[in-house]
Amino acid sequence: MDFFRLLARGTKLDDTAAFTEKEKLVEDEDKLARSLDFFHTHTVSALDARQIAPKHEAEPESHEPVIPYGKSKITGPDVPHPLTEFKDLASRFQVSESLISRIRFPAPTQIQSEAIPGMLHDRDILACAPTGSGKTLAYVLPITHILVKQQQNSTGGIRALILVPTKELAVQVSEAFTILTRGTTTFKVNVLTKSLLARLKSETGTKAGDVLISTPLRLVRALAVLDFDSVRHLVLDEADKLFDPAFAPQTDDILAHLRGKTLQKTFLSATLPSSIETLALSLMTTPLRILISPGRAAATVAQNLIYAGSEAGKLLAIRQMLKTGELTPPVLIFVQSVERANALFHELVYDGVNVDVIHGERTETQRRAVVERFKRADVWVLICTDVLARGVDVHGVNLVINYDVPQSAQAYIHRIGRTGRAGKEGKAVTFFTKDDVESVKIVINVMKESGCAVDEWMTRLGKVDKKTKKQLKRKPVERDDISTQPKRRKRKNHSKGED
Ligand SMILES: Nc1ncnc2c1ncn2[C@@H]1O[C@H](COP(=O)(O)OP(=O)(O)OP(=O)(O)O)[C@@H](O)[C@H]1O
Repeated sequence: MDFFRLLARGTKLDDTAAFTEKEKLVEDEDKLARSLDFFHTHTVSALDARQIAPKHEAEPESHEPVIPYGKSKITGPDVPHPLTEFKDLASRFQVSESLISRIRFPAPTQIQSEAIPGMLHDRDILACAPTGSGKTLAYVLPITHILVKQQQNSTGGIRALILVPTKELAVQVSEAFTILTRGTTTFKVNVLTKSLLARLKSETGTKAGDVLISTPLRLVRALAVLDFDSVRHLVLDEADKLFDPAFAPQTDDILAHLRGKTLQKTFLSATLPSSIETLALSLMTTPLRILISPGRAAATVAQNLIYAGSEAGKLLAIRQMLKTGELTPPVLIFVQSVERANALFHELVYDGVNVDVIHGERTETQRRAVVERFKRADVWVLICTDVLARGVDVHGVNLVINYDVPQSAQAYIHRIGRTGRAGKEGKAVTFFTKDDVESVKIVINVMKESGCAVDEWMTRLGKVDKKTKKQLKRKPVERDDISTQPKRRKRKNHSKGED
C-alpha cells in the first residue's frame, strides 16, 4: 500500500477555483438541457432558477439568493415559480407582514425559494439540499403561515407532526418555530419530551400542541395517548435517517397510524439514497421533487485527509494541531463509539483542553446542557458520536475532525456539514489509518463528487463495492484503544482504577 506512505504528509483537497470552473460548466449544461427539455422536467441551476416560466403568478422581480448553490433539478407537475424575495410572500400568498418581519434573513436560499411556494401551494415535497442550506425554515415558515391563518378553526389537536432523528434537532426545530410565532400566544409548539409524555399519559386534557416535534422512538411510546385526527402536515426531517434500519420500525408504525388521512407530506435531507427516494415518492401524491447538488458535501467546506499511521498517531496529530493553533475553536470531533468518545475526552482533559463530550449514553438534561454550553462558546472542543452528525446548527463551527472515518458517505456528508453553514466557510479533517483502507475510499469519492481537487493516487483507488459498503455500515472498524500509553501500562492503570 504505497499510497499510505505518501499520505503521511497529509493531503489538502480544497479547491475553490476548480469549483467555480465547475459552476460555469454547469451553467452551459443547463442551457443545453433546457433547450432539450421536451418533457418539461426542467433542470435549472442556482444562477438562473428565477428564469423558470411562472405557472400561475405574475413574474416577480429577480433577486439573487444569498447562498448560491450548484446544480439543481426540480421535477413534478406544475412547478410553482420560485420565491425570490421574502416580501413577495405577502402579495403571492397573503402571508402577514408581522410573520414576514420575523424572518431574520435578507433573501431566501435556493431550497427555500423552491420549497416555500411548493408548500404554500399545498404540494407534497421531497427535497434534497446541502447541509446548512436552510431546509428548516423552508418548512417551518409555510407551516407557521398556514396554521396561524387557520388558528380560529383549530379544535386544539395536533395539526403538524414533525419527526427528527435526535432530541437536539427536535429542540432546534422548535426554536425555529418560536422565532416565527413570538407574540402569537394561542399557537403552541411542543417537543415531545419525557415529561410531556408523562403528562399526556397521566393528566387527561393535556394538549400536545398545534405542532408536535418528536423522535420516532419517543412518538411510538405516545401513540396510544395521542389523537392524530387533526394532523394535516407531516414533516420527516433527515428523512433518509428516519427510514434507515435504526428508525424504520418506529417510523413505519407512525406512518401506519396516519394512513388514510389527507396530509401534506414534506421529506427533506442533505442525502437521499435512491432506494429511500423511491420509497418516499411512493408515499406521496404528485410531489415536487427538489434536488439541489444531491449527494454532495456543502461546497463551503474545505475537506482534508490526514494519514495518521496508527491510533496513537491520531492523538499525536490532535496535540500537534493544538500546538500549531490549527485547532481554532469551536471544534467538533467525531468518533465511532461512546467508549471512544469517553476515552478521547479523558485524554484531552488531561491536556488541559476546554473540552466536553456528548453521546447517547448521557442523559437528556446533560445533552441539552452540553449543546447549550458549546453554542455559548463555554466549551471549545466537543467530542461526539453521530448523535450530533445530523441537523444540529451551531454558529461558526470552524473545524470538524473525523477522528474515526465515518461508516458511510451519508454520515461523512452530515458530519462535515456541521461547519461551512449558511454560506460561511469551514474546514473538515479526516484522520485515517491502515484500518480504513475501504472506508477512506468512500470519503475520497464524496470529495470528488463535491468538486474537490484530489491527488492522482486517490483517483486510482476505485470505489467500494456494494457488499463492503453494507458491511461497513453495519459494523464499525475495529480499532486499538485511544491512548498514548503503552498497552501493558494502560491495563495496569485500569486495574488500579486510574483510567
Ligand atoms: N435565507 C437565509 N439566509 C441566510 N441564512 C439562513 C437563511 N435561512 C436559514 N439560514 C441559516 O442557515 C443556517 C442553516 O440552516 P438549517 O439548519 O435550516 O440548515 P439545513 O439545510 O437544515 O442543514 P442540515 O442538512 O445540516 O440539517 C441556520 O443558522 C439558519 O439560521
